[in-house]
Amino acid sequence: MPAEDTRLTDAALMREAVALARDNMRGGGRPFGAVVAFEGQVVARGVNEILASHDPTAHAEIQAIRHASRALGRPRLDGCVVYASGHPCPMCMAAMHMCGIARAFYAYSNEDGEPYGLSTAAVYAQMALPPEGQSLPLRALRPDGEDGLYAEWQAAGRP
Ligand SMILES: Nc1nc2[nH]cnc2c(=O)[nH]1
Repeated sequence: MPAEDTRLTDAALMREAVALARDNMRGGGRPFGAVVAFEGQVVARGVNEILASHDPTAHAEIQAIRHASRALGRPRLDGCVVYASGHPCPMCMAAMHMCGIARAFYAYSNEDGEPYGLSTAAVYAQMALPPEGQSLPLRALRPDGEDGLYAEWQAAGRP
């Protein structure tokens, strides 16, 4: 007999992300939840913890990525899929790109969030501008005599 396929569907995994968001909200947190899955199995879950942890980076997706990375014992999540209750912000999208997430889904759009102050469209708009046009100026500033940090890292053969 062929082995039973125990993979959860995209819809089921997203339902879990939204349930996490709702539980977090009802417990006093912000209404965001996320699930990281691999081949239809939950690797880790996360909820927005910015209020409880005083950590502005503790978005649901970042928390789920952190927990997934710890659960797998490695900093890369190649092939994993993220199910996010809300449209991920640029920080979370960057984190997903950088750790190898293959695909991501969201349930509530930035348009859905806009009337409630839960949209990150304004941050996307800033990120789309050239650095010199952004409201947060980013400029190179290398101390005199500073050189070779990266070459030293490479020479040390560090991962
Ligand atoms: N998708 C998403 N959007 C947010 N905007 C503010 N916090 C969050 C979060 O945790 N997830």
